[in-house]
Amino acid sequence: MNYTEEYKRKLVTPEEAVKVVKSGDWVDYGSFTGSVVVLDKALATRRDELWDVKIRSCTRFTGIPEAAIVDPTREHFIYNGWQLSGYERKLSDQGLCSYIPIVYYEVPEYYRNYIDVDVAFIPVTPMDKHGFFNFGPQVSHTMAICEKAKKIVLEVNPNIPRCFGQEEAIHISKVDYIVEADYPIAEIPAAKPNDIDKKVASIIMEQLEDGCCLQLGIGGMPNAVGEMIANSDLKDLGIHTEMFVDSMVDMVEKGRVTGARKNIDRYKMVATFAGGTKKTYDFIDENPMCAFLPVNYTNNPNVIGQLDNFVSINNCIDVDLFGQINSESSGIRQISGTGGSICFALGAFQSRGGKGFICMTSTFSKGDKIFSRIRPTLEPGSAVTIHRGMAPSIVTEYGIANLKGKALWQRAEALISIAHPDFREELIKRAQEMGIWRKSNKR
Ligand SMILES: CC(=O)SCCNC(=O)CCNC(=O)[C@H](O)C(C)(C)COP(=O)(O)OP(=O)(O)OC[C@H]1O[C@@H](n2cnc3c(N)ncnc32)[C@H](O)[C@@H]1OP(=O)(O)O
Ligand SMILES: CCCC(=O)O
Repeated sequence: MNYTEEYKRKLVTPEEAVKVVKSGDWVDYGSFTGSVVVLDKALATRRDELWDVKIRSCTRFTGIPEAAIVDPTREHFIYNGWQLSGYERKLSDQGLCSYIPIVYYEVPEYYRNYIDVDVAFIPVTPMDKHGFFNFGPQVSHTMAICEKAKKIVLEVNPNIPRCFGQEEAIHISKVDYIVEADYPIAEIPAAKPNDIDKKVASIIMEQLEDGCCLQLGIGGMPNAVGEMIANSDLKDLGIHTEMFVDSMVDMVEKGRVTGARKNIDRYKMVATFAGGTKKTYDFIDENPMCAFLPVNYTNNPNVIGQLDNFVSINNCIDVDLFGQINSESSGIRQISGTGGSICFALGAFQSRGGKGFICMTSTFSKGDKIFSRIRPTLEPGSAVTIHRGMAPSIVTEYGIANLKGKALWQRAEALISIAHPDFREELIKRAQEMGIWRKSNKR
């Protein structure tokens, strides 16, 4: 069947397409490198004729959304995010972006069972000969958005890599309007690891074995580990992750990854979205080694738990002496989001031979002040991203603290032993005051 006529019939200008939005609507923008650009700009120009339009996106890597900044009153456009990127963090600091709490693997079901979508704006590749538009590397919850939307508008961009997987493409028959765009895919280069990052990474490296299956989270630290893995002599690694990143391409090119020992999805590198540089986007384009699958599969702890020797490596902001992990805020300042941190903490625990790591530098500097990331209690308002009972191993440049099965005084002891030495005396004093320190404790 030839879909060219249907394509021509549905093709409109961005200005024409955004007329589909009405006051009071919920509009979804897509996620990550696939959060719309051209449609956002066109919608922003309608500010004065629209009221109470709620916009939702997720970790938008494609720049500051125009609709959020044209309306500082938030009477016309109210921008919301499932997780904040650096752009959205800046908006949130100005009161122009509201975080929506999640457990990431549940998000498709939020769409299917709990929330409304009036209009879905989704970036896609050009149509193939079968009439399908591929979502690129943001499979995540995109199909669930489309299933729920009353109207679907596609932003076709030839620069989006075509990613194989499941729930990865939409047929033209389901689409209301098409607009065409041509902008480069947002690149998210990894921060260069410093010596302390490398020390933390080297501690995790000692825990890895041939054949293990890896997940690397967002942030500088997991990337430092990824680089080290690529340059190691580990063999037959598998990848089952949420975010596909540059260091995974290096791992393949250096012969570390085969996927041959995975219990499920053998030989496939499984992810739900990607965030890297052109190197990653070229690698994942039409690559049968990669499978981009919906997040209710990739991040489901019951799926992760089927993979033996699963190793999860994620970052955090700070941890308290009780083992509560905050990966997303500084007091009430929202920094990012819960994302997949709970999913992978639970999944790694369920995996036979699995290991979960939350890694961080022992200190954090703000201006000329240095703070310990291991704190007596979390700052008031900080989110408990990972409940203390679920806490996996915490890693700093001073070692690993395994918290599973440990009483509060044992946790305090283990965590203080990996805190920066300059903060240990004060932490012991606070642990004593809180009644979670024993006299016999070592440091
Ligand atoms: C894709 C996946 O990740 S899979 C599953 C895991 N998912 C998650 O863990 C989600 C939550 N985690 C995250 O978002 C990240 O790992 C983070 C935010 C914890 C770390 O990411 P990084 O990119 O390395 O953080 P970075 O060091 O650049 O800091 C980000 C911001 O937090 C601030 N910050 C970091 N640590 C602290 C701290 N201890 N106290 C106060 N603010 C802090 C930084 O100043 C920066 O703010 P700015 O942009 O205004 O300068
Ligand atoms: C939306 C989730 C991204 C993350 O886990 O960081």
